[in-house]
This record gives sequence, structure tokens and C-alpha cells, in this order.
Amino acid sequence: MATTNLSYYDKATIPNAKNFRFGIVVSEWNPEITQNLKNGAIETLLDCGASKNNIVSWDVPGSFELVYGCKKMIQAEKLDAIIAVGNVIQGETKHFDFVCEGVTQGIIDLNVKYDVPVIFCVLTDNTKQQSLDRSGGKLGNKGIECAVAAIKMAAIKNSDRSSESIGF
Ligand SMILES: Nc1c(NC[C@H](O)[C@H](O)[C@H](O)CO)[nH]c(=O)[nH]c1=O
Ligand SMILES: CC(=O)[C@@H](O)COP(=O)(O)O
Repeated sequence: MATTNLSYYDKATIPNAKNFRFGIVVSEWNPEITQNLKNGAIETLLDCGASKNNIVSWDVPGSFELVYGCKKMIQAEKLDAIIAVGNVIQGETKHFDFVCEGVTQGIIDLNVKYDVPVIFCVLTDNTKQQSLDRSGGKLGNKGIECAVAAIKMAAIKNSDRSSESIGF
């Protein structure tokens, strides 16, 4: 099923983020896309109670470097969740496949190896228009969706492992 709207969220279903600390690692490739994703994520974290002092943001050259950047941020900062922000657009060659596969597997590996949820905020699109539509266009902003995921995962990370403690 195609994406409907990435920007909708119900604050009543989201834990308050005031006590959580977030990292955001942003790819410099396709900045007109990734900056919109980053801004959507930050605005949503703040809207849901996070403070600006509890949001750390680093830039990396491309989506393939998101994995190393997130690893170093996990090692350097005390975080409750990280949002990895990138945009990979199909070109003429198979490079798209390898970048997407590498960043996807790398983020999976980080979620397994470290106790900090890393949220996959990487648009992997056939065309630039698809990316524009999903970074503040007609289909919303994936940065917003990923900020909500980061808050919910931060709550799980900090729960006492009982379902009652996280309100489900
Ligand atoms: N073509 C895109 C890239 N390519 C660059 C790689 O991510 C990486 O920086 C390079 O291969 C050096 O290791 N990156 C994107 O984020 N988006 C693209 O569309
Ligand atoms: C995903 C990429 O690296 C891609 O944009 C590069 O373009 P091309 O495959 O035409 O070299």
C-alpha cells in the first residue's frame, strides 16, 4: 500500500519526550531533502516535549556514512534514541542498490549491537519527485514519522520492561 500521510500523529498516543535525549545524524547528499527531514524531526520532537538542549545533530557526507556517524555518536553521547536521516535517489547505475543495502544493514547492526534505538529515516526513492513528496510535500514528512518512532522507542528503552509502564 502506498504511503498515505507521513506527518499525522496523535500526541495523546505518544509518551512525553521531556526526559529523553536524542541524536540526529544527517547525510549531506540531497540537502534540500535531508534538511527538510531533519527540520520536520526536530519540530516534532520539540512539539512532543523534548528540549533543544537534548537534541544533538551531526552531519556526514552521504547516507553510506550514516552508520559510522551513528556509531560514533552512540559512543560519544548519552542518548535515548538516534534518527539517521538520508535520501538515496536512483541514478544510472547499481550504486543506488549498494548504498541502500549498506545503510539498511548497517542500521540494523547498530540496533543489535548497541542499546540505543536507531531510527531509519532514509528515503530510498526512484525519482527526486518521490523524495520531495515525502519530505514535506503532498505525502507529508518522513522526519515527523521518524521523530514519533524515536520517542516511542526511547520510552521502551527506558521502560521497566512491563507493558503498563509504557502505556500499551
Ligand atoms: N548517490 C547518493 C549517495 N552516494 C554517496 C554515498 O552515500 C557515500 O557517501 C559514498 O559512496 C562514499 O562512501 N549518497 C546519498 O546519501 N544519496 C545518494 O543519492
Ligand atoms: C545512489 C547513487 O549513488 C546514485 O545517485 C549515483 O548516480 P549514478 O548511479 O548515476 O552514478
